This record gives sequence, C-alpha cells and structure tokens, in this order.
Amino acid sequence: MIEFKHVNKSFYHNKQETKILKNINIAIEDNDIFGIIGYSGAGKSTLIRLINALEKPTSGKILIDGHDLANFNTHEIRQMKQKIGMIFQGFNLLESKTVAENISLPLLLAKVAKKERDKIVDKLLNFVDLKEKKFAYPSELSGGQKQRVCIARALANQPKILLCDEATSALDPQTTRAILDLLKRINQEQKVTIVLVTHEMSVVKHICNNMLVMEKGQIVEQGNVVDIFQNPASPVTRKFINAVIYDKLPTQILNNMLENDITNIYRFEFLGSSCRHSVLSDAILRDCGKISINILFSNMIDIKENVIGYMFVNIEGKPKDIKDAIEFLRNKQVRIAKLDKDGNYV
Ligand SMILES: Nc1ncnc2c1ncn2[C@@H]1O[C@H](COP(=O)(O)OP(=O)(O)OP(=O)(O)O)[C@@H](O)[C@H]1O
Repeated sequence: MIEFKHVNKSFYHNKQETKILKNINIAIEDNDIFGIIGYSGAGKSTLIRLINALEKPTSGKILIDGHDLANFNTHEIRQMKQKIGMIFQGFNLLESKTVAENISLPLLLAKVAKKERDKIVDKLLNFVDLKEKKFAYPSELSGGQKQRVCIARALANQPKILLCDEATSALDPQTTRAILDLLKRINQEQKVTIVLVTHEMSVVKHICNNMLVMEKGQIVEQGNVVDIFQNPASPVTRKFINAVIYDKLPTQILNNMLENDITNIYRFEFLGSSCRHSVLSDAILRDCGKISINILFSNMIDIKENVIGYMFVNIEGKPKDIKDAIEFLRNKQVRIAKLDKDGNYV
C-alpha cells in the first residue's frame, strides 16, 4: 500500500519558497490501477516522483507498505527503488544500446548473473511482444515499440509498483490503447500496483479503478472512477469528463432547435440501471401517446460495465403530461435537467 499523509512539497529558488504540493493525503491499495489527472503544472509529476524517492517531501509522511520512506537508509532506498519501476513520456532509452541491452540494464545494476539476465530479457521481450527487435536500436523503433521496451525494462526487477508518468501522451490513440491494455495485463497477471499520471480522462476511463484530480498542487477530488464519472464534484473534474463525454447539446443542433422555436429541451442523464431498461418507450407508452419525445443527440460511454451517458430530447405535450412523464423517468433513476434561457441545464 502507498500512503501519503499530509504531504507538502516546496521548491526553493533564491531562498524564495514555491509550494508545489499542498496537504496531499492518498491511500493506494495493492494491485490497484490508480490515476492522477490534472492540467499542466498541477504537480502530478512531482507527486509521483515522491513515491520512488526521486523527490523528498518538505513535510508529511510517505509510507510504502507501512514503512516511512524518511526512515530508510541508502541501502534500503536502493532496494525499495528496485521494487518500483517507472516509465515516462520521453522513453529515456539509451540510444547506443540495443533493445536487449536496455532491458538488461537494471539487472546489470542489480548484479544478476549473465545467464539469468539473458533468460529474463528473453521472457520480457516475449511478454511485450518484441522478440524480433531484440538486437534493434531505439532509433529503429516506433514510439509504441519504444514504450514497450521501457515497460520491459521497468519490469526487469519484478517490481511491486509501476509508476507511469504520461507514458502514452506521445502516442497515437491506437498505440495508446495497446500500451494501456499491456499495463492492464501487467496489473492482472503480475499483480503490480500501477500509479499513472495523465492529463487525458480517456486514459483514466480505460484502465483506472481509482483516481484523484489535482489542481494547483491540491487534490480537488478522489475516489472510485465510476463514482467520479457519475458525480463529479469539482468544476475541473467536470471539464476533464467533458473531454470524453459531452454534457451539453452541440451548438449547431441547439441553434437549429432555437431557430425553429423548439425550446422544450431536456437533458436526460443515464446512470447504471437506468441504461439497461427501455425507460423512454415506457414513459411514452404509459402516457398513451400524450407526449412525444424527440431524441436530438445522445452520448454514451461504458466504464467497467457501467453505462453512463446523456441524451438530449425535445418533449412536446401538455405541461401536466410532460411533468408526469418527467416524474416517472426520475423514479426510474434518470436524472433530468431542462435547458434554461441562459443555456444552462437546471
Ligand atoms: N525541480 C524543480 N524546481 C523548481 N520548480 C519545479 C521543479 N520541478 C517542478 N517544478 C514546478 O512545480 C510545478 C509542478 O510541476 P509538475 O511537473 O509536478 O507538474 P505536472 O502536473 O506534472 O505538469 P506537466 O503535466 O506539465 O508535466 C510547476 O510549476 C513546475 O515548474
């Protein structure tokens, strides 16, 4: 387990203090895939670098499996670092070494015998599906292949924790997905805890179980990914979620509606069970056609077998019938908001 207790981190320049992390409290369970999301400069990299002692906290405690990192001597820090692998956006491969030599490096540092090293490297090359690139140099690899080499290198010492700092930010969406799937496999098959820094909610959505959102050195929200997608508490979280699931009617459709004097526009928010039932047709059938529901736009995603999404509709009918239908749908766990004159859903 990785725990942060009231952690603060400042950098000093000309005796001037800049507070980078403020009162950070986190508990990451073993075998979790934990996402840290925030905009540039929020302090994500500094936070993740505290876990493997690349940075030291200014105050507060960081505990790995209950042991305070501050109490570790140099030897213990070295041992602990061997059990924490790290991968970066910039790959950090040695250009003058082959793929096999790059992967072998941590084993060499850990004084593993050559025969054993070769065996481990072959196994890792197999695992990351790069057998045929064993003797290639980094310059001969694509971005996705380079990141696979980095992953193999990070796994060489059989780490318990893998830190990923924007590991997919330089990759195209398809390669990103393949790398994320590989990380998921590492987590499931090798029981490695993964802590992942990103500025992309699609990455968090794809593999994380738990997450935190950072803004200006502070945690503004943390918890289960599905819960946070369903009930984002902070504006910055909502902005991140909007990048993967848009909670407003696209302007073009809205303008088209308004030009045609269609104003009875509602946003239906479907969560969990409400998605699995035919609630809309139930509402229409129940009222024997007294109302009509015209779907304008729909936007659904699935996260860990939960479907979350928005549907924008125009409802026509007598005010009382519309009110009844809305009440019926609300009882079926559909969250409903109406578009007001200012363009807000209330
Ligand atoms: N060694 C350092 N000395 C001084 N300031 C630093 C140092 N490292 C980071 N900072 C500052 O700390 C702040 C947070 O940086 P950090 O890299 O942790 O943010 P981030 O959320 O990872 O951003 P990005 O997504 O752009 O990498 C920034 O303002 C940065 O300039």
